Amino acid sequence: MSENKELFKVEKSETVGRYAVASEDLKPGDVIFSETPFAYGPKSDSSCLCLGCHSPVDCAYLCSTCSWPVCGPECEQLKVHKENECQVFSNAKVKFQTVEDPTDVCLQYECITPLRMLLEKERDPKRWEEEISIMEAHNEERKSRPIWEFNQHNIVEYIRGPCKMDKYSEELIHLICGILEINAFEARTPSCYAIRCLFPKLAILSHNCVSNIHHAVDCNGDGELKDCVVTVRAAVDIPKGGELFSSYTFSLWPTLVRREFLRESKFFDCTCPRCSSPTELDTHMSSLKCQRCDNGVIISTNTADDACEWKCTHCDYKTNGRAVRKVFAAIQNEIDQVEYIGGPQGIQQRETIFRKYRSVLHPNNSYMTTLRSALIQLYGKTEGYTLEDLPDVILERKIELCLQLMEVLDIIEPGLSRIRGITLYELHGPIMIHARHQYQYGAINKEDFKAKLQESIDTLGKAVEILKNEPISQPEGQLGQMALSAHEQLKENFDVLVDTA
Ligand SMILES: C[S@@+](CC[C@H](N)C(=O)[O-])C[C@H]1O[C@@H](n2cnc3c(N)ncnc32)[C@H](O)[C@@H]1O
Repeated sequence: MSENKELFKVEKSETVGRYAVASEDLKPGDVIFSETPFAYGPKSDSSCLCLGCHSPVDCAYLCSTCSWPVCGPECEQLKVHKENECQVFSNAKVKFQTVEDPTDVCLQYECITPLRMLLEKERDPKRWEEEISIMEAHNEERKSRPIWEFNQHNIVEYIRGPCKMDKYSEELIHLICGILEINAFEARTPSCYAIRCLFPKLAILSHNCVSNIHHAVDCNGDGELKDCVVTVRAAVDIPKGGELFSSYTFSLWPTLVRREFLRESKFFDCTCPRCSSPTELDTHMSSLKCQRCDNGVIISTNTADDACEWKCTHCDYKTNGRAVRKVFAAIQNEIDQVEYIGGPQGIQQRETIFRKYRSVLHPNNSYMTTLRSALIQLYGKTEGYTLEDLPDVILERKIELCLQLMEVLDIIEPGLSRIRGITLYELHGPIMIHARHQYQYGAINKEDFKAKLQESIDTLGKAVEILKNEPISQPEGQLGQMALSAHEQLKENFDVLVDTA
């Protein structure tokens, strides 16, 4: 395989428009392409952030040229701000209006990324013409949605009016808004703040609820396009001619929720194998337990119709998709209420919701899986719940949660997926500590202890294989570095660990 050769080609179909296929057999980890964004900046509904490095700000410091919020003198010099909206705002004397709470959504930021797109179009007309102007914007459908009026008021009229940029037509600005909404990907700044980036090649990939690629954005916050590069790798084996798929939704959501999101925001009905499977490829992420009989699970009778009948697999109990959607919304709401609660209270509240729905939902249902994923992050890291503090029963709980999550992830996030890497990392620690306790109490012999220790090291090794692809600018990349050195040390000190246990 030659260096820097792109390993995909673009094809077209009536149903999806452009899409990408592998031009060679690909192995997990093969780099398919990397690219810089055409533009990047605040997402829609952003709160106040620095227009240089995109970290949240309290709006106390304003750029000395345009008077919009930045962190300080260094950030106001960053190219992404200085050569974009800073010039427009200072020429047109558009001042930032003071806000009461900088952490609230600030509509003044809606225009920033579209404005950067317009300016980049001037600077790089060739790339605009060849890679951006041909993107899907779904403007015909979007015209009848509330978002159109919202954009008209907050972006189109703002740019053409106060920003004095009426040389850009309303149509062009709406096209840019549509292109961003349909094609932009989220990235995180080093301060972990979510921004959006328009990557022209990545945006060609069609959606599938089981992606076969892994993409990682190395966003350094240095204010240059080249400092925000995406690298796309094969996550699994992909044969030559096989389609490349990214996922536009959260993989832990159930089918009804994923399909609704894709219909509302990307304007298509997903018919991928996962959406077309009543059992979600046997994961049962959408299934409920039957309350009428002991063994049945309730599943959809027609995955192409979100309002269809849902039936028990064992008895004659029936309900419908609308009722199931309501149940899911209520549970999601309960989970959202505890989203920001950490510490022992966060653990207890999630375990309470988990217990509450254990008799209602299939053990692998999306919401049980979501709770598992959150609990895994809390057990072993919270005060009073650090790995060394955990009694065996809780170590066993963490191991069980990780293994159950992995069972689902192996199907919906196969191969080199970030969440698999993180879960494997979380699994290796409790396996090791639990085995040490067991050995110390005499519950297992030396050979069994050595086997468990090896299992923990191998699990960590698998985590390293995945997380080594994450950029160091991101928390997962830093975790990958930590995992790598821990893996090296554990391998080196295996005998000492056994002798001193
Ligand atoms: C990010 S773009 C993908 C590139 C697009 N096909 C093009 O020609 O520019 C997303 C749009 O592609 C189409 N699309 C992507 N995946 C699809 C799928 N699985 N089924 C149907 N349409 C899909 C939809 O129109 C969607 O809004």
